[in-house]
Amino acid sequence: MTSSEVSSRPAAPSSLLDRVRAALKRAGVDALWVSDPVGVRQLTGFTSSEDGKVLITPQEATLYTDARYTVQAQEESRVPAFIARPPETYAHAKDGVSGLRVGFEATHLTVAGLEDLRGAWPDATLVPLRGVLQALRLVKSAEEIALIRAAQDLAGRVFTEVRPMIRSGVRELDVALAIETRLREAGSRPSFSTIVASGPRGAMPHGTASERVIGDDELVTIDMGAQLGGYHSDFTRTVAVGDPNAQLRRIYRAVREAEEAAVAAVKPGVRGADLDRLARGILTRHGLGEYFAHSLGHGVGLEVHEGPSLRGVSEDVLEAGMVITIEPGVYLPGVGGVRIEDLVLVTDDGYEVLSHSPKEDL
Ligand SMILES: CSCC[C@H](N)C(=O)N1CCC[C@H]1C(=O)O
Repeated sequence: MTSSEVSSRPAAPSSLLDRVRAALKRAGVDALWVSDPVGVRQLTGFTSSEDGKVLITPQEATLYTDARYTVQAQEESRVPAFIARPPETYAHAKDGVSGLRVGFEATHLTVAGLEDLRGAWPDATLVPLRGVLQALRLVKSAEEIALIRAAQDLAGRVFTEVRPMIRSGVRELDVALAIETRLREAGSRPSFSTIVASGPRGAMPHGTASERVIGDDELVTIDMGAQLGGYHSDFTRTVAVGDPNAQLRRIYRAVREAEEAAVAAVKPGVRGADLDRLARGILTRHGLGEYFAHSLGHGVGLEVHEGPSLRGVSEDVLEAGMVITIEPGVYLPGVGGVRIEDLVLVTDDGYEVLSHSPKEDL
């Protein structure tokens, strides 16, 4: 079989394609070639988006995938699918892009992919773009918020079930395995490799679970998330095993103070950078600012890390409907670390915390 059209499910909500086309116009292009799998899923609903591409022109939107996905594309895609592999894919699109300025995602299309497009579409002008689709994902719809909320509720339930096994003598890997197995049993999957960082490993912000055996009187950082319908959740708790020493307790209390103050300041109109500064200022007053090794947080949605950014240099301003993390941490090499993270929905008059798992009183 060479190539063929397959019919599609009801058209994508015209508002999304309209919004994309308006954004393209603002960016000075006529069309968009989408190679980022997250963008493919955003635009079409096609879940095997690693093996899909999308072309949006002023008149049409087409999903390109191959014959392994004929049935799946028919079942899932909200735009018509064309079943082919390159170079047929490019040949099919050639006439539609002739004479157009076609944007592509500079952060995803490979150099080889760009060379292929240039060769196949000599009459199109290819224009690198950044963040066009991401900008349209910043504010979530009610349906998206429901999926993120459900993903977070599931992650919270799994954390509660697994919490009793976080004790001295248990390997970090076995805690992660218990979490990830339960997520899969519930029809979900982990948002990312579960972080279980005990004792001195707590100084690694991305300390994914290792073979280390949790010891007595340690802190253990668990950072986990569930994915449902393509949407992620993300939250962190640092828990005490036994009786951690005074230094670890002091760090824990400082991080909790910074985290809760930043959450309480969330509301529309606030800048991500201001929240970062607020939390960093509290940690600095506790003499710990230099050990807060990353930004305060990020948006969560189809990607676990997306906009808005809560970095010190971010110009992003919070709006109702954004879902963000607030996750200050302190990391002391050779000693350990603490991170506390909540998943937070920005509401019209402030915020709603979506992660309800209890925090330690240390
Ligand atoms: C590998 S995904 C990590 C998820 C986590 N909650 C997270 O976003 N972070 C942990 C350290 C800081 C922050 C990050 O920027 O990665």
